[in-house]
Amino acid sequence: MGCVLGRPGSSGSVSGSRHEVSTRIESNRREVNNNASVTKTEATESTSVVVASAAAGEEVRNDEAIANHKQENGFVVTETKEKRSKGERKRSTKPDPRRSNPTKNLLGEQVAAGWPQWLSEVCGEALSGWLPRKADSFEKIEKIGSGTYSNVYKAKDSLTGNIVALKKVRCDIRERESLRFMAREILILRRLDHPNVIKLEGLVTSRMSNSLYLVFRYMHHDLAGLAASPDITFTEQQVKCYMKQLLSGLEHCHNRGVLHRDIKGSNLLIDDDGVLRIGDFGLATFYDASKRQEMTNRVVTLWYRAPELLHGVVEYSVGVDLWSAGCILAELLAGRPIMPGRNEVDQLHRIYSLCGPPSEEYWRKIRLPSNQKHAHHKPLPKYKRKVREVFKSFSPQALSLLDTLLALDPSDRLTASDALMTDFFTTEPLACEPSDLPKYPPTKEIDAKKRDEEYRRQREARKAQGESGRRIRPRERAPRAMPAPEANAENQSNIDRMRLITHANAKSKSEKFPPPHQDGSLGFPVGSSRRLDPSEIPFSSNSFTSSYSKEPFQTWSGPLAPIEASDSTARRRNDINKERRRAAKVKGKRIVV
Ligand SMILES: Nc1ncnc2c1ncn2[C@@H]1O[C@H](COP(=O)(O)OP(=O)(O)OP(=O)(O)O)[C@@H](O)[C@H]1O
Repeated sequence: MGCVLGRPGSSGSVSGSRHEVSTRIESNRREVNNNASVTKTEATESTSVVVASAAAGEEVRNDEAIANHKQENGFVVTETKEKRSKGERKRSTKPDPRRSNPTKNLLGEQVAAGWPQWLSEVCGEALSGWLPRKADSFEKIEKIGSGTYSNVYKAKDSLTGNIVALKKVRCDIRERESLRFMAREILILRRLDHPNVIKLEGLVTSRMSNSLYLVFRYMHHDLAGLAASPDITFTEQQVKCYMKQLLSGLEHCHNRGVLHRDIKGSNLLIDDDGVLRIGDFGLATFYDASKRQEMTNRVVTLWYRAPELLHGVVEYSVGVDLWSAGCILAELLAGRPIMPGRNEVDQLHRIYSLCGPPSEEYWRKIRLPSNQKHAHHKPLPKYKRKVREVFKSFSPQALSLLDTLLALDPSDRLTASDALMTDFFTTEPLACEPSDLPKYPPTKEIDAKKRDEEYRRQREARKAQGESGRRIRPRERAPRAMPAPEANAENQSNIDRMRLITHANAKSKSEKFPPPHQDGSLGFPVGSSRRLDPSEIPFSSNSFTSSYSKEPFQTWSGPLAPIEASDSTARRRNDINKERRRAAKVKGKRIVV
């Protein structure tokens, strides 16, 4: 971070003026049917959603927006009528956005309905309209993914026979902060309702543990897995189809006041009908474009992280998701991640090498926390914007869209709605329909990992027998977008959460969650496993060793911890302490995560 500085007359601006792009968008807007942003699949998914009171998230500030959505979208709001005796002062019914504070009545009703009290306390009205499902009404089939604080299982709903994905979030009810993060994810998911956004279908509580399961429709693939598959290359029509769905989903999130803050291939889930749904809202937050709001910049997987976040900005907006979308667009067309930085400084160098350095005007405009202003005073080597040169093989329309999404200045970046109106989506070849996409074999990130592990195992076996260890694979790709490092791990609350939940001092990812035999055996009802004492679960790093590199690197979906620090407890403690010192310096200024 220390090497960052704008130079006078630097060339970080987007080639092709924004005015030019806007004019084209305007003319496209006229031509494009209003429905362009919604994929035609399943408009049927419109079950009524309960607007959650701003019960849990610190960042929940826009009650007005919630109220509007009530009106606009026909959401059902559960109102609890309280009996008041004569003379008693009327209590405000407005929920306090900073506290869960469900009314006593609501709490009582929810507990009576079978919700655990701790969950009702943090999720408040987000639970209204739902009854808890019992864990033993689902049958685990297999583990299909794991993230920073969750394991994801394929399971069968015994009541409906549907195959679902169960995201098991471990909850330490003594740690209120960690519960608030989980609650925020639930609140956000309940606010969203769009074919290109994963839908939370229910919650399952387990009698045997403090785990909570989030129930989602089962998605067969993720874009990271598809992109990393040696046998898959995308045509431009297919890329347009995925990008259209991604941008439509983002448009919906942004219109509902939600920033995703972790757009990357492994969070873009795809079903067998080719429908893409944005998943994993664990880092998402509510925001209100009309209000000034400080948020943590320790978000987004490193390779997809916008420059303003790397510069330390704490007031940002939809641009952070659009930058990530730009990285995805280029990755799909180029067949490899475009800026696989090893750490924050390397990431910025890669950004400057491709996009040029920020202009003087950029530095004047951005607002940094006062303790970080000094960070940008060192001279930058000369860089020149090379987006059009590096990706000259892309079609002019793709290049033009990419160029504006990868604008260094977030105010030059297109919004999702504008991006959907660009020539990329309106000129031939048009995006194919999701249902026209090929049917792929299982290619989730976890499958790619399994493939890599199998390959490594075979190589080691050959080595042990004296054969040459190196054999060229059918098609060697760039290291998979090893899930960028730091977002969650750099995020103080997540560090704390992981530490608290796992009782610190842990070692490896495989240790982060109990092995399957301890974590609810497969083929048995969910929740039939014994309760695990948290002290049994050691801490972990998020890194693993790739088959063709000795360096540990991250999974695509993993959180972002600096690679060097990945399995050093001492370093992690240092990071935590550093982060605390940094936070202490920003005294008086509240930065929410
Ligand atoms: N609905 C779903 N259907 C199928 N697989 C899913 C579904 N949701 C999640 N997964 C799989 O589980 C993985 C982890 O899920 P998710 O990203 O939601 O967890 P997380 O703990 O927030 O992860 P991260 O640390 O990457 O942020 C995903 O990468 C995906 O492969």
